Amino acid sequence: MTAAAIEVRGLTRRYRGAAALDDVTLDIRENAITGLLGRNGAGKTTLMSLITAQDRPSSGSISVGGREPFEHADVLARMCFVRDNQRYPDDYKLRHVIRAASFSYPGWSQATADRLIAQFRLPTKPIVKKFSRGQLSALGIVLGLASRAPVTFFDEPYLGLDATARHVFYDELLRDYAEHPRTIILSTHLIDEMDRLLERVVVLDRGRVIRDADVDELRGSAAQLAGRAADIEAFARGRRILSHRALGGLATVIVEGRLDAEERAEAARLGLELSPVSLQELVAAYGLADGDAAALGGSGTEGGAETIDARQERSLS
Ligand SMILES: Nc1ncnc2c1ncn2[C@@H]1O[C@H](COP(=O)(O)OP(=O)(O)OP(=O)(O)O)[C@@H](O)[C@H]1O
Repeated sequence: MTAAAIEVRGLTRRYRGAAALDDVTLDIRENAITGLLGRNGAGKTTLMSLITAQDRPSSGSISVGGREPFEHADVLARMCFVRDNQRYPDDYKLRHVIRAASFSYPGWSQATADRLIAQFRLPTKPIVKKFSRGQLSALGIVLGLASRAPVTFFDEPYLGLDATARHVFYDELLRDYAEHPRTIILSTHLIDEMDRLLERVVVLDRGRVIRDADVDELRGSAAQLAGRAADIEAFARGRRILSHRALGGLATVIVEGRLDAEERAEAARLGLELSPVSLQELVAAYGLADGDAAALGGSGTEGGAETIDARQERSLS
């Protein structure tokens, strides 16, 4: 059994009657990097805000390291939440923010902070209020990594960062995590760019967890095939289709499950092109994209997927 750093049970958060989180039960693995994925409004920020006690649930419970975080300073001191709309006192310059953070986090690494400030080229003279969007994100990343908090949340930490700065973040995150393993949860829409960082993914949709898996397990859980539409239909018949796109006489499908040698041979015989599925494509295929997979939703199958047979039956009715 792998230990859970965070245990969430039946967590619901309603805003004026609408559920931003709806009865979420989830374990977040200790000392792993977990990606929190899902479309806009799926509930990612809400979940992180509740775990870090910046908001209160309508119902349900949260435990971090076996204890309820709300009003427990020692539990809260073990967590760092880097959010995109972090505010700082009006007159604070970089050094004031860094000094305040160094007092707040027991594991603070000044060497990490100094190195990252140099790499992100953060300015020392202006007040932080005058920082650009990207500089504010970079500052959040400095605080998140230098905090060495046992549980660290990054909520879309890349907003406004240029490509070089984003790669500084990815490399430094991996480096620091390798040297100081800890529990890191990050929400992102840049799945392709960040998938090498992630060991686990939790996919939220409309306030519910629709996927909670190891990235490797998820990657191996589907295959993509392209070829003549008729051959694709023949091959995919009876299988669970996660995504289906057709253009003229050609089609591409993502089918759930690993293909065995016989199935691969069958695909080759039909002249179908078999390719791995990226994490981004998979997450989209599991009912989160605006494309076909989402349009197929509502058939009673999880995540908007269904079989070609079911689709045909539906289109005939
Ligand atoms: N303070 C609030 N008052 C009312 N509704 C809220 C509040 N905070 C969040 N919501 C609603 O809860 C839902 C979930 O929002 P949340 O910010 O958690 O989504 P998200 O997955 O982080 O989205 P994004 O990817 O766009 O950042 C949304 O429908 C949002 O409008």
